[in-house]
Amino acid sequence: MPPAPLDPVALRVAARSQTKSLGRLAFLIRSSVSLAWSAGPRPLTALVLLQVVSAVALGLQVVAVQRLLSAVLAPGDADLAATAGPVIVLAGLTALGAVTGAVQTQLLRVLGEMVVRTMWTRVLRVATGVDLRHFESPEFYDHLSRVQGNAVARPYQVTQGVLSAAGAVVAGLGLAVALASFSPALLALALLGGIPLLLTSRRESRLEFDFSVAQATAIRRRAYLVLLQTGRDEAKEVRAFGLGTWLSAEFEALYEHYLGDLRRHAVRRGLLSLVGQLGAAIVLGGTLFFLVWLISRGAIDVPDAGAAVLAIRMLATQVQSLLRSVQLIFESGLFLDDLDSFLELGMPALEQSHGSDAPASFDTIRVDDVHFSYPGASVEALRGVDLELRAGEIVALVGENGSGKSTLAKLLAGLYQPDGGRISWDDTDISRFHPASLREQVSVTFQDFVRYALSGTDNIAVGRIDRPATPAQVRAAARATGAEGVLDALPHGFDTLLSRLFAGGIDLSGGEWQRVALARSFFRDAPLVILDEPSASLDPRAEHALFATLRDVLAGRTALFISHRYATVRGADRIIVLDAGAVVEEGTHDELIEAGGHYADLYRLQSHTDIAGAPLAAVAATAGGAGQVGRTGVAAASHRSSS
Ligand SMILES: Nc1ncnc2c1ncn2[C@@H]1O[C@H](COP(=O)(O)OP(=O)(O)OP(=O)(O)O)[C@@H](O)[C@H]1O
Repeated sequence: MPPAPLDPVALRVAARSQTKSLGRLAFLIRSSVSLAWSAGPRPLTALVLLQVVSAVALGLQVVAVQRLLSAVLAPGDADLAATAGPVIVLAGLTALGAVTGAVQTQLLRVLGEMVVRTMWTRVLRVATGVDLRHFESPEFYDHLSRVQGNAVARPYQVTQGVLSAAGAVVAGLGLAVALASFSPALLALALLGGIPLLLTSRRESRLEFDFSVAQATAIRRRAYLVLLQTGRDEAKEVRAFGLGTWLSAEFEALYEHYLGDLRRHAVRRGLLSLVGQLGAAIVLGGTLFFLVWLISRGAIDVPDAGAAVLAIRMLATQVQSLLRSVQLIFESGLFLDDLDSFLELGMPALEQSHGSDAPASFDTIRVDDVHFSYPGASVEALRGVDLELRAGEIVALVGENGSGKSTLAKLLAGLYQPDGGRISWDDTDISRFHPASLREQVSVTFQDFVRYALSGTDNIAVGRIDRPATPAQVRAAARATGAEGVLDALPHGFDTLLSRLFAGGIDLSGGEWQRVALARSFFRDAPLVILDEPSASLDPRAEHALFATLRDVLAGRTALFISHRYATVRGADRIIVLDAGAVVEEGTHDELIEAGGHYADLYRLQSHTDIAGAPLAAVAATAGGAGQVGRTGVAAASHRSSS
């Protein structure tokens, strides 16, 4: 299934069309709180309680100040004893506020990590479960990068926003009651101060999301440049080709561009925030002038006025805090939509959980008129492929670079679905099988197999991760590919860590790694074994040993192997020749040589390749050239391999 289009412009438009309705606010709060609850119910409960405590403490401070001022300003000599109570209460409330604040900070930190862990688990489940086609799409990588860099932490931020909004509401209510008791008009004015902030915060949220969408590709590019300059595998080539300075200049230029964009974004956001704060300050000033006017008219006495000033100041802070929280919730909401749409990519994989289990064996696998194109490719990689694999056969798949061999292997392994035609196991279309159950019955070793930073044993045992591996089984698989001797010779034998990334690890040579990867494949013990260029890195002795024992090792399992080494191909039961995405020949080695077609051509070329120039002449001749040697021959050869 093709990836959902994730056009950044469409995303921005979708984000803009989201209204800031109360319904949406309620939805965002509900979903984030339920997520926080499922991630960490205890810290969440403690945080809510502490929020209420600190809000009540704030309201009580106004009452204490009013009592203190009344005692200090009482007619006659100041009664110091009467001030002691409010002073002690004020000091106690301040200390309480500080303590709850400190505890809340730590609790929020813990809860934040718990929520982020939950989100990572969901995101990684999608990343490892989505159809492989997504990994061909740059939009998918942009989406993944936005989710990794931003959206994963957003549910936590919404939870944080909800908690501080709830605290602001509780504290604000207490302060509002106190202020209204002095003058309801004062309360109305104090609340008015929130309106400018409300208006500007809306625009700020959109700016932030637009910036994040616009920067996703550049940020990913930057991360790639970092990898090129820091990756272990890349380090050799970067030095050998002297790319360090050039890569660093590219990185600088990209960062410079980003910083320019960031500065413009920060100025725009800062200006908006300034406008909102100025508006709020003007309203606050007006409120205080109104209070002074009330005092001058004797409508409010001095202790009440003092307490009212404090209440107005505190209420303004709470209103700001409430609006900031609501802004944070809405702003995060845009990212949460983005996160949701990413998580939905995993839905098709879940829907495919229906389907029957693939059988543990087959008599025949048939590929009928299979077509396949990679996303965005203008040319089909497979154009009506027909073939048959019979149980117990060893079949070789050959053809020039780009003829579709690896693609066909991926389709047979159930990693991609054909665009047209069908692949069936004993007349059952494999699309009817649960994809995971089909993959369980196939063992594939890719050209670019993974070199896990794990022990030798684990590097083989991951071939069948759902089955406990006994040392004897692992050793038997290693023996079949010549990996046993390699691993035994390491400092800790099979337990040696095969990576230089971590202390105590060692690395293997390319051919040694290939033996380990093949052992992984044999350990999987599946009825269909697919080997994509299994001996490309093996020395002649190891290659000979692998193929000399292959039939015994397979023990009746069916094998399809892809190879450019015709000396190994000739021993296969059958050879299938692909050219430009279609099967052009099929038969035994002798039959194909006899036929004198494409296979015979390729075989002859390989058998007569030497440095003296013969292959160029031969290639030029195959490509329809006049048999000239030299640059013309090279041009003809490269033209042919890229066609
Ligand atoms: N991930 C991809 N996205 C787009 N096109 C691809 C992708 N992988 C392969 N192709 C294209 O599909 C065609 C078949 O590629 P495939 O890897 O199957 O060839 P192959 O026969 O295995 O080649 P080789 O002998 O070089 O390994 C080629 O034209 C290739 O450019």
